[in-house]
Amino acid sequence: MATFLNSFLPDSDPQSKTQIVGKGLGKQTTKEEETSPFRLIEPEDIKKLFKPRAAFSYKGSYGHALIIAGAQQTMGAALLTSKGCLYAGAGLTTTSMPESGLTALNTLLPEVMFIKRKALLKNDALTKYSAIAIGPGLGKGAKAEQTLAQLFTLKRDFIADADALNILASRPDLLAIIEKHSILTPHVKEFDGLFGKHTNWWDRLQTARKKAIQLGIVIVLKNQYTFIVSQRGEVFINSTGNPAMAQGGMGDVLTGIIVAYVAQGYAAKDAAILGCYFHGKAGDDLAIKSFNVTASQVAEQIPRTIKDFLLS
Ligand SMILES: NC(=O)C1=CN([C@@H]2O[C@H](COP(=O)(O)OP(=O)(O)OC[C@H]3O[C@@H](n4cnc5c(N)ncnc54)[C@H](O)[C@@H]3O)[C@@H](O)[C@H]2O)[C@@H](O)CC1
Ligand SMILES: Nc1ncnc2c1ncn2[C@@H]1O[C@H](COP(=O)(O)OP(=O)(O)O)[C@@H](O)[C@H]1O
Repeated sequence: MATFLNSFLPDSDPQSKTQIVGKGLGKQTTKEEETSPFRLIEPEDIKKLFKPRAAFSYKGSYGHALIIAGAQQTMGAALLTSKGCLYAGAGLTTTSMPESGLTALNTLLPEVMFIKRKALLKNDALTKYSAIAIGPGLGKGAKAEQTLAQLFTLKRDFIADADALNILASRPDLLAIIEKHSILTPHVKEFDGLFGKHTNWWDRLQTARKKAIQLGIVIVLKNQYTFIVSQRGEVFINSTGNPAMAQGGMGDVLTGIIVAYVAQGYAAKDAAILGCYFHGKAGDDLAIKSFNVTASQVAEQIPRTIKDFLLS
């Protein structure tokens, strides 16, 4: 039986009721499914995409992720992003947060290293990092905007979330020079801030496809069903996750997981698909025995969820 797009949207409109969603990322059984840009991610797709840990591998085999996050009032966002990255298996994680958060970082996540904000802007400072995430709890003030603007001139692809998206919304000049293969992870309000107000999800998805193609980036449009929009305008629908996860900091952990996968060598689209799938699946596994789940719990659950998933 055919599946239609409206099943994955919180609102209804005439077009999405007629849009067929293909099952899985591979070859489809009907012509309508094959030509549809909408695909539902299946567990088999994840099993094909996900690479096992290789014999004789070491920390250098799994990349070095850099996280630029946190401000005085939102230091927790930097910690949660770092935690997501650590638990999703980056070989090394370095976090650039205000120095006043250093004791908390060393106490809670001693595996994670620290770098001062100013040090990031020195010549070639970013070259040793295989993936960079920016934005959770960064703040929207002049200092945060200046950091983002300076980093954008360094011609690196970024995973941009939260306040980085809010800053980009007011700086279309920066958005216009975003490096190809960057990943934006907006929730609905951040998306509309970036690309204009939309009155329904069908229109929002059309804009996401247009912008992802135009800028050559991946857009992760977060919701109960998250849409991962590729540089070619394909829309991959993630169906893991549940309302027990509706708590602050959950998106920060997702950003940490995605940067960990980019650091491990996955292409932007694949890192986003794997990240959303395991983030939601970890929440689903926890929700079996828990009414609500915290962002920290989701991060800690990731390695167990992956192990169980690979054995299933
Ligand atoms: N422990 C921490 O330090 C935390 C820091 N956080 C950070 O704090 C900063 C600001 O967070 P705010 O909560 O002020 O801003 P948000 O951008 O999360 O929210 C702005 C507004 O949008 C609404 N909104 C968000 N998602 C929505 C959805 N799916 N549907 C409808 N409305 C939605 C919110 O209710 C709010 O009114 C961000 O950088 C964020 O990363 C948060 O992640 C929470 C935890
Ligand atoms: N009802 C839900 N079902 C599935 N996933 C959810 C639900 N509520 C929240 N999430 C997930 O939690 C994350 C919330 O991200 P975001 O809004 O950026 O939170 P924050 O800014 O607090 O970190 C997204 O990945 C979203 O898909």
